[in-house]
Amino acid sequence: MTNINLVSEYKCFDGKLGFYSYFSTTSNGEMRFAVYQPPQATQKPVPVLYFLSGLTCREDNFMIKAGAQKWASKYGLMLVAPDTSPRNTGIAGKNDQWDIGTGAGFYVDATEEPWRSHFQMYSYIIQELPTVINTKFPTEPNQTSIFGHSMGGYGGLMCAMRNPQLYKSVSAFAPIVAPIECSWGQKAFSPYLGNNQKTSHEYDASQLVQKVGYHSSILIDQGTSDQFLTGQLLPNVFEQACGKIKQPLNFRYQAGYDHSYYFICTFIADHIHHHVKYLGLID
Ligand SMILES: N[C@@H](CCC(=O)N[C@@H](CS)C(=O)NCC(=O)O)C(=O)O
Repeated sequence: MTNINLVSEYKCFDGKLGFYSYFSTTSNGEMRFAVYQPPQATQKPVPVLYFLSGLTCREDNFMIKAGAQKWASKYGLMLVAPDTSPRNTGIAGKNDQWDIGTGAGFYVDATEEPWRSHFQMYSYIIQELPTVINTKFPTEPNQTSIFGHSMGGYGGLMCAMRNPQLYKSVSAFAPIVAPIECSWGQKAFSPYLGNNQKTSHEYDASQLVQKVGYHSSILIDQGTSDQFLTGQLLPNVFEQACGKIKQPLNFRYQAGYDHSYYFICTFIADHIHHHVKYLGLID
């Protein structure tokens, strides 16, 4: 059985926030993640909400800045925040740019050298990490949802649509909804996935939703003063794709908000509320 190492632990809203590391077979190296266990978890298994972070983030950004623990404690929800890529892989050039390589795994399973021996973030998020979490923590394994920000907002949408049976609900802050159409996505997909159009489309939220839809309403918040809005995030592409298939979507433009965690912490309570409803914690 996998051994996980506790790096540090803090009491928080009567629950426990822990940072962990372990050897990941999927990533072929050390991976780190953070878990917030609400106080209810000492008495009974609880549902789990995964948060996937954006470019340059580690496992701690969300836990430090989003202010989600207060609500997770109230409702009895476990929060899990993985790192955004493997680190210390030995891959040449892995740290040279902030939007590819370390901190920029894009939640895909790389098929190309030199990335593919470590950068398997899709399988890591949907298979290995939940197995570790469900083995080591008091979870209700069938009560799981996912959300995220920017690259992680895209990752959450994509993982949920490809695995509707695994996730009861999905939401996103300022997601990169059409990675195949923006330069962040193109820059990463080409070295990770080669030029296989079919594979790229299977990782593109706007392509996916038209093909498979999603079983519950999707909540998205997007700041109107987000510096990446028109160049990278392309929300209208996803809105149009959802419109075509009548996918229930609650897309909220939030006036004056940017791309930062100041935006995320403003609306975090609404997102937690969205998920706890689908996870059966409230009516
Ligand atoms: N480094 C980039 C920005 C990267 C960025 O905005 N990252 C977002 C996710 S896409 C983030 O969450 N950063 C970490 C933080 O704010 O804690 C730049 O210089 O433009």
